Amino acid sequence: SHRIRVAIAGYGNLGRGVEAALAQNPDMRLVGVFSRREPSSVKLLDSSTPVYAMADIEQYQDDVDVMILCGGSKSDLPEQGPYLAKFFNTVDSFDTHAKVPEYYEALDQSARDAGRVAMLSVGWDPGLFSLNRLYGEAILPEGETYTFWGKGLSQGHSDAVRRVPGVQSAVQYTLPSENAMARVRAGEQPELSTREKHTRECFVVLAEGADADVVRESIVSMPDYFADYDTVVNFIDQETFKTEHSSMPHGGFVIRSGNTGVNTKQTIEYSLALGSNPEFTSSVLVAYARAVHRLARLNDIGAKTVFDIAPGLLSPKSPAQLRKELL
Ligand SMILES: NC(=O)C1=CN([C@@H]2O[C@H](COP(=O)(O)OP(=O)(O)OC[C@H]3O[C@@H](n4cnc5c(N)ncnc54)[C@H](OP(=O)(O)O)[C@@H]3O)[C@@H](O)[C@H]2O)C=CC1
Ligand SMILES: N[C@@H](C[C@H]1CC(C(=O)O)=NO1)C(=O)O
Repeated sequence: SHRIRVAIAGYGNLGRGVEAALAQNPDMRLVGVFSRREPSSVKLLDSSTPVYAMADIEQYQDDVDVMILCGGSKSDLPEQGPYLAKFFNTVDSFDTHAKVPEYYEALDQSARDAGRVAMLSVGWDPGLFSLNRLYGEAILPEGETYTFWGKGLSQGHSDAVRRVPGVQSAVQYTLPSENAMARVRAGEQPELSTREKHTRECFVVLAEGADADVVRESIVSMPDYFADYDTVVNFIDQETFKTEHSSMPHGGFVIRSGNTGVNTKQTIEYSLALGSNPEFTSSVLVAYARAVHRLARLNDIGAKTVFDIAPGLLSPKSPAQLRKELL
């Protein structure tokens, strides 16, 4: 059977990560990258792969089995997702949790009208952590679920800060509360507000002439991203930014602390330790691109989340091989 033809829409940290991840999956091949920038200015890891202008993307709908959308969730995907789902089977990492229901409906409309598949919110959170929150509740109905991230770089929050007028460069680190994590691990099943679990810290390089107080206020009050957290904003120069904030480690864990029987303590913990947040997220996107291709061939169309995907569809191994090797 032919290799799955994959393309990338939007070439940033995620786009680069998808390019690298595809090279690790021999049943797939990268047929092209689409960018809103001048194609000749976009430098890929493998310069032999063509870069096309986003404006021309509709012309390639018959050359691509799955389009992996690597735009920012704050302002790229809300427009690109529903649009591209009309022409391609798509996968994206949409992570503005508060807006998932409306984004799902928009994708579902486009995908069903086109007879295609559109997978949203694939990655680790949302994505693999979402699956583990579901497993925890379904398996241990009596209990509490906790999600902690970091200390590490959130790409969604960093992208959101980069979109603030007056910001030239920016990264955002998420810091989990040590006290909150200790209480959860001790099995206390505490009630914890959003603010009690994490704080956020940004490092920003201001654009020429921008007002630091105005930029800080725009960040700390930003709905869905910062408003519910205590956030520190540090202003640094470009040189410091480049030397001190170029790596993107992250990680975290999902804990289900529950009880069975009369009062038997049970704990499920799933954790990630990521040397590169974008490269890991991209590896998840590529595995789900395989599932999207298979669902499209089965004509199982419309919007899908990780909750809708049988795990076997992710694997290049046949069901018989999986039963033999991994069960
Ligand atoms: N679900 C999950 O677990 C995760 C989700 N994510 C999501 O992935 C999204 C993308 O993250 P990330 O790749 O870090 O975002 P980037 O800021 O690196 O890229 C976003 C877009 O910006 C454009 N761009 C990239 N580099 C440049 C540049 N040098 N100059 C001008 N434009 C540029 C690209 O579009 P173009 O090529 O068209 O110019 C790109 O698609 C995040 O917003 C987040 O929501 C990330 C990690 C985990
Ligand atoms: N979507 C996140 C992935 C994880 C990280 C995170 C956070 O630090 O707030 N929330 O979810 C990202 O863009 O990195």
